[in-house]
Amino acid sequence: MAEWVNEYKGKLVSPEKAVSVVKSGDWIRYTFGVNTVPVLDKALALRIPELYDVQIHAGVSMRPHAIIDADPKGEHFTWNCTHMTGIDRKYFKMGRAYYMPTKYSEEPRYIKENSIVDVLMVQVAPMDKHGNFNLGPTISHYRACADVAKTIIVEVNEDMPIAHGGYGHYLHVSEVDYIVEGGHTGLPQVSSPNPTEVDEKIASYVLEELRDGDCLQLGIGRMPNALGKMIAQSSLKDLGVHTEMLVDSYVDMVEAGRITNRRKQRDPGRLVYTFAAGTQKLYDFIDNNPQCAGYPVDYTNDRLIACSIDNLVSINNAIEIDLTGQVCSESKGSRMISGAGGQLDFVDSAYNSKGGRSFLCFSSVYTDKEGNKHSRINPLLTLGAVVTDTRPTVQFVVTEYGKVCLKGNATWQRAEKLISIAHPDFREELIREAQKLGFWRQSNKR
Ligand SMILES: CC(=O)SCCNC(=O)CCNC(=O)[C@H](O)C(C)(C)COP(=O)(O)OP(=O)(O)OC[C@H]1O[C@@H](n2cnc3c(N)ncnc32)[C@H](O)[C@@H]1OP(=O)(O)O
Ligand SMILES: CCCC(=O)O
Repeated sequence: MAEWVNEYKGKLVSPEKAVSVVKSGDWIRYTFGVNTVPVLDKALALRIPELYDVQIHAGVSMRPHAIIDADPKGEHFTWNCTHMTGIDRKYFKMGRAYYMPTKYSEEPRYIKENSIVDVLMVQVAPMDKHGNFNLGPTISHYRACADVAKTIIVEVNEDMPIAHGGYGHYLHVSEVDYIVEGGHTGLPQVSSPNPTEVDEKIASYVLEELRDGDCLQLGIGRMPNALGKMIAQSSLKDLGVHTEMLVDSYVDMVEAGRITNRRKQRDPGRLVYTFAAGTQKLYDFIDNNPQCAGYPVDYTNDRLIACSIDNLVSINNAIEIDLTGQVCSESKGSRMISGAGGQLDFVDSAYNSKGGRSFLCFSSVYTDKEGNKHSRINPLLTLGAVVTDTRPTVQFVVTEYGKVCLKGNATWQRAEKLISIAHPDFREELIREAQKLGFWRQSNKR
């Protein structure tokens, strides 16, 4: 213990001293999600007059970043983002952020083979008696970053929960270059609204397909979280969890006795995830809880690992789908909304798991700020839309009007099925467009 304490003291510096290692042209990795580095970020923003062309690699922003706010013209820092939240979207709109197309399971490999990490700035929990800094809610790809980073700076947050893990969920003091004590910087609280009537209807269709012993993956956004809350109120038993993102509704499901992880072939008894974002209820649940296991993303999202768990069920949200089943879950046309994350990883893995199933769930319409309704089921995707899930990968599609399975179906069958779950106000127009595009069966008299 004394040895690690001495090493800690030798590496402890002020935030200003730590960020003085940054040079113009450097690539810096900030942690993403709830454990970003607010203290280092503020110190780095003070160096704006002397730094140019510094590339920040991060995303899933849950708090604003001083380096962006202090550099409105983007002359000094560029924000490169693997997954956007409302904050990142604001930077994108200002012309300050760029999206980095990512298949999340592969991110540790991109870091090792295709990226430069001059400086890693990562927020951690206080050092334990063995010299370890726990990564708390965001394990993701930070082991890979640490393996290649030229300089590692940790920002200690006294409020960070201690995550149990499989591996890759801590950094050791011996590999760190600088330590900055951030004090009590808290964790962003990400709450999710209560399920709407539409969510409840969609959940009822998914619930019909769930069985005791299923292993769940819920995606990002309001809808999957709402479904989790509905599952908590169901009578399902012995569910397991092998997911990318952990959200509050998993705590609801555990507390309601739905999740035991007893029947999982891999990591039995443990709820497996790679990052968590929610409210204090979730952070308290993770803290020192051996029922939870945080793993790097190339474990959680790896197709061979995930599909080796029987009855894996993935439940994710989407922005729009075309009549042949191509799904866009990350942009509106060329305007990025979020990112691919691990959606395709899990859509594919769930289908390939023995007894597994994948569900893409969305409301039939999107209502814009002026109150106009837009169908999410469209003849073609909006020009510029990103295909997150190619059409052969898509299995169940669910709206508040029903649930259809697209696997093994011809384009005319897909069009028929998807129109049957579109909002009634758009069905006639969809049929007319399907006819023009050659997706409508000739023998269907209309
Ligand atoms: C982190 C992970 O990867 S977990 C594993 C699975 N991964 C994924 O599923 C990744 C892809 N999926 C996603 O990113 C999300 O599930 C989404 C974007 C589909 C839905 O997320 P939510 O947070 O529920 O979206 P929400 O309904 O709040 O909409 C987000 C924004 O998109 C806008 N938007 C949504 N649909 C549309 C649409 N059809 N047209 C225009 N804008 C739209 C909303 O207005 C909102 O914009 P604003 O906040 O700037 O006003
Ligand atoms: C949530 C996805 C994060 C990433 O792709 O880096």
